Amino acid sequence: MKTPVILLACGCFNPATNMHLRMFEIARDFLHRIEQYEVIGGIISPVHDGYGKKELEAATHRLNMIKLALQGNDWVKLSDWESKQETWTRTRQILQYHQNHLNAYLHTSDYNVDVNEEDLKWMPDNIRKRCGNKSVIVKLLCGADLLESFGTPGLWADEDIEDIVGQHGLVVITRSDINPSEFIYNSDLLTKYMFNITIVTEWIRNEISSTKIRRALRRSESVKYLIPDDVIEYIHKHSLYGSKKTKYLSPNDIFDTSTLIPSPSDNLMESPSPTNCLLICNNNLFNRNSRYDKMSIDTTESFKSHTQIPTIRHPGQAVKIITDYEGVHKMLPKEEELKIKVSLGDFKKRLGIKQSKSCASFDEIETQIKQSKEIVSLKECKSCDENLVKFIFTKHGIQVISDVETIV
Ligand SMILES: Nc1ncnc2c1ncn2[C@@H]1O[C@H](COP(=O)(O)OP(=O)(O)OP(=O)(O)O)[C@@H](O)[C@H]1O
Ligand SMILES: NC(=O)c1ccc[n+]([C@@H]2O[C@H](COP(=O)(O)O)[C@@H](O)[C@H]2O)c1
Repeated sequence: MKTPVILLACGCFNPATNMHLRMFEIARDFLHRIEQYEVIGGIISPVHDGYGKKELEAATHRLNMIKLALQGNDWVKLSDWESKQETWTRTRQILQYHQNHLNAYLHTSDYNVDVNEEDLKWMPDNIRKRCGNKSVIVKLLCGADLLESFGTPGLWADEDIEDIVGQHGLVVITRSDINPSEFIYNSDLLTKYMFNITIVTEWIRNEISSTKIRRALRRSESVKYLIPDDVIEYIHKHSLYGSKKTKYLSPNDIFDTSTLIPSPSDNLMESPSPTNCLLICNNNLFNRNSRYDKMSIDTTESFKSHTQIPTIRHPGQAVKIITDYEGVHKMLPKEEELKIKVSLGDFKKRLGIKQSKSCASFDEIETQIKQSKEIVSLKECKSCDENLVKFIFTKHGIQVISDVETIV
């Protein structure tokens, strides 16, 4: 007769990864294959905030992420008991708590009387029907690194280890280059209870760890297919782990060009993959006297600080900028975009200068502009098109195209 077991995984789940979920699947497959146990449920018990591990996110967030990760999982459940305690609780007590409640639930007829339904959400569905009077054992499911931590001086009490492996049992999933069999062999205590320790080899080796996920998020690298999509969305929504949205562009995204670079697969991009294109009318934006090769526009950010470019633009979208009379660089409003193309003659007309009167010099036009209180004017610019400079931000640098030269 197979023994019914519930697999309980303790840990930080900071955040929950696909590998945390895979552990349950791998363990269940193995236990069923050896035909000794029937796995009737799984429990994830995230550690208390008081555990104080570096970069540990608040339990509320970790719990929410586990809930999202478990959507659609019909046999692994979340237990928030541990995280709701006053302080950090030893793993042995966590196993005992769940074991005691399970025993009482299955074998005490009036168990439900004083128990809050919320506190039993970790209980497998229909457990009474499925197990009848059989005893269910809660086993600790862990990776080989947790088993190895048993050997860290002062971390685990011997009586706790003895209780965990003796009363409950361990299911250990291999991880990295840790050899759990050798670790057990080196420990008298573990060797004594090795009948109750099941080592499951993960043949599809997988080095996902929460630490690596946090690192990738911090660096704005993609964590897709390593953690569930809903968890990724949650992390970005709450800006957890110093995450910014992935630096890769999604065609429909409106994004900040200062943090985003185009994905190699972004089909919006044309060679040489411009991320932003600026049409600059008027050389005042950068002093005409300084050579282009002396220009110090090293980042989009520093470029923006010179101008009043709004931060959100679409890839490849042209922005027209002119310098107003005070010398302030401005984005051209849509309706002004057409006007920028007008010739000097058109300008004079717009400013109320008689068509017949020709302006001999730029100074003359300036005087007229001042009088007319036009907001947008062209300074030092005989014909805007003449001085049009196009900046294309590429992943290789900034390409500058003007009427006189093109440099990258
Ligand atoms: N890739 C993996 N292979 C095997 N076991 C794993 C793996 N990732 C996590 N585990 C196990 O999952 C349980 C919970 O782990 P925990 O939340 O501490 O995750 P972690 O990824 O090891 O975290 P961190 O990188 O922050 O130390 C532990 O028993 C751990 O050994
Ligand atoms: N003495 C103990 O019961 C003991 C000691 C160290 C870690 N743990 C548990 O191990 C789990 C994993 O911890 P780490 O992420 O530090 O490896 C946590 O749930 C933690 O509470 C228990």
